[in-house]
Amino acid sequence: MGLSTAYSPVGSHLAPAPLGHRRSAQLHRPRRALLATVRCSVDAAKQVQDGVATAEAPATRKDCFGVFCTTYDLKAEDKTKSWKKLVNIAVSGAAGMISNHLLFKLASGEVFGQDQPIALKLLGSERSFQALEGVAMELEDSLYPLLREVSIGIDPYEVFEDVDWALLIGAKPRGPGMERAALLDINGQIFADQGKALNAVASKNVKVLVVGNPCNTNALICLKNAPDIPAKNFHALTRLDENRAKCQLALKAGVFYDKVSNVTIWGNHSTTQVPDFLNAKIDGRPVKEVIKDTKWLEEEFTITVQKRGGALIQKWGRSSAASTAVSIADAIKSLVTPTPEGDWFSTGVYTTGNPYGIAEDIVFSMPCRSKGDGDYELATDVSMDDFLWERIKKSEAELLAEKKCVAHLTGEGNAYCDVPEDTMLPGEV
Ligand SMILES: NC(=O)c1ccc[n+]([C@@H]2O[C@H](COP(=O)([O-])OP(=O)(O)OC[C@H]3O[C@@H](n4cnc5c(N)ncnc54)[C@H](O)[C@@H]3O)[C@@H](O)[C@H]2O)c1
Repeated sequence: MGLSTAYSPVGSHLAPAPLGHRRSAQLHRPRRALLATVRCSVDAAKQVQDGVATAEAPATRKDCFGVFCTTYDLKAEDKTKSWKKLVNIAVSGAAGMISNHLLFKLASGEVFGQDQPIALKLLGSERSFQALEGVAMELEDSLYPLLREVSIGIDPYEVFEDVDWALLIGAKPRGPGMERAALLDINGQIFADQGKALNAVASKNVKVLVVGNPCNTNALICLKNAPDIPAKNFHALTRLDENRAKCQLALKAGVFYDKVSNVTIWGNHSTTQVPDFLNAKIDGRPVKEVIKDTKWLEEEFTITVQKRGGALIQKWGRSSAASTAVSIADAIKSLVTPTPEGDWFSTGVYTTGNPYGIAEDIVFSMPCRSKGDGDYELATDVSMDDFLWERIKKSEAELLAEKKCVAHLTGEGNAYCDVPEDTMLPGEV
C-alpha cells in the first residue's frame, strides 16, 4: 500500500508550552482521508523509510501539535500531480473573534481553492496563548484534508517564517475614553514590529492584509518597516465596507445583491470613508439611473455604510466577526482569482503612483482589478465629480493627519498628532 506513519498521541499538546516556544504540526494524512495524495515535509520524510511506520516520542519532536504530529507518506507512484505547492498563511490575532470564523474558511478550501493545500501559522499574544491551543484543537477535530500544517506561537519572527500570506488581525480594541491618537500609537507599535519580522523572515513576495484597526495607518506602518517587501503587497481591509455598501444598494433598488457591481470604498476605514455611488452599477446601469432618490444616496446611504458596524454592536453587543471574516475571504479571493470583466473591488493600498490625484505615500482604499496572480492594478475607468472628490479629500486629510501621529513608527522623525476630528472606526459606537 505504501502507507507509513509516524504517530504521537493527540493528548501530547495539552501540556502548556513555555511562552515564546513555537509549536507546529505537519500533517500527512492517509490517502483515504485526503481523497488524493499527501505532501511530505522534510521532517516527515526523514522519519519514513520504505513504507515502514516509525514513531517518535512527542517530547523530542519540535514543531508538532496534536493530531498534526501524525505523519504519513505514500510511495511516489501513489502521488497525484493535482496538488499544488503548499501555501503558508500566517494569521495574527488567531484566538480572536474574527479568526474564529476565518481559520475554518481558509482550512475548508473555500478561499484558496479545493486543490490547494495550506499551512496555518497562528500568531497570538502572551495572554491568548492557551486560547490559541484551543483553536488548534478545533482545527484538529475538523479533519480538513487541505490543512497540512498548523503551528502556534507568540513570536512573529518564528511564526512569519517563509509565509506567502500574512493576515494581520490581532490588535488592541480602543478602550473607553481612549483617544484615536493613543490607539494609533499602541496598535502602531504592533504593526511596526510585525513589519520588521515580515521583512526579516517572510517570503519576499508575501501578501499582507492588515485588518487590525486603524487598519490603513497600521498597513502604512507595516510596509514602512518592511523595506524589502514591495509596498504594493500591503493591503488594508475595506472589503467589509464594500460588502455593506452593496447590501444597502441592493436593498434600496429591490434587487439581489449579485446585481450590484463596481462599488468603491474610497479612503480610510473610518467614518470618513466614502462609499461611491457615482461609479457603482446595478444590473450594469449606473446606480443613479436606478435609484432616483438622490437625497437617500447622498445622505442616508453614506451614513448607513459608515456606521453599520456601530449599529450592529448596538443590536447584539459585540462587533462584527463573521461578516468581517467573510470579507477577508472575499478580499483574498479577489487577488487570487481574475476580476470579473468590467468590475473591480475595493482595497486599501499604497497610493504612490495613483492616477486619481490622491496624496502619495498613504494607504487609501481605491478600486482595483486583479488577473488572479495575487497582484492588482488600479482601475482607471472611474468618474469623479465635486461631491465625490470633496469627500475623498476629507478622508485623505484624516489619513495624512494619522500619518503624522505615527512618524516615530515609520522612520519619519518625531510624531505630531493633531487628528482633525476624533472620528470613529466603523465598529465603534
Ligand atoms: N478592517 C475591518 O474591516 C475590520 C472589521 C472588524 C474588526 N476589525 C479590527 O480587527 C481587530 C480584531 O478584531 P477581533 O474582533 O477579532 O478582536 P478580538 O479582541 O476578538 O481578537 C484580537 C486578538 O488579537 C490578539 N492580539 C492582540 N495583540 C496581538 C499581537 N500583538 N499579536 C498577535 N495577537 C494579538 C488578542 O489576544 C486577541 O486574541 C480589531 O482591531 C478590530 O478593530 C477590522
